[in-house]
Amino acid sequence: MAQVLEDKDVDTALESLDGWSRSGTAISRTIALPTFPGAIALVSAVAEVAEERNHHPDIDIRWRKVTFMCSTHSEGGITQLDLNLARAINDLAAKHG
Ligand SMILES: C[C@H](O)[C@H](O)[C@H]1CNC2=NC(N)=NC(=O)C2=N1
Repeated sequence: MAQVLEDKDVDTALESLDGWSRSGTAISRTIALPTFPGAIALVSAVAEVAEERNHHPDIDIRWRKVTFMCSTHSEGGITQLDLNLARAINDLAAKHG
């Protein structure tokens, strides 16, 4: 199972994860889409990837702003699974932006 990462390793990884920052025991990013359906389309695309990986973000949807929060709940912190999911979310956001 993935281990909780050292703070310094998370900080290094965040340098190459555009828009993501530490939020307690998670990393998060808020993305603004052009429309509410566009926000839901991005959420749906992320849901597919999360389901494939069996690693799911917490998601807050407010009109066309979506906040993704990634943490490995079973480990109580940030693991490589979260960094990988954040990168996948950025790739999907680039397609949906
Ligand atoms: C039973 C299932 O494999 C687990 O509950 C998975 C599901 N998705 C998950 N997602 C996240 N972010 N953290 C987990 O610990 C986790 N565990």
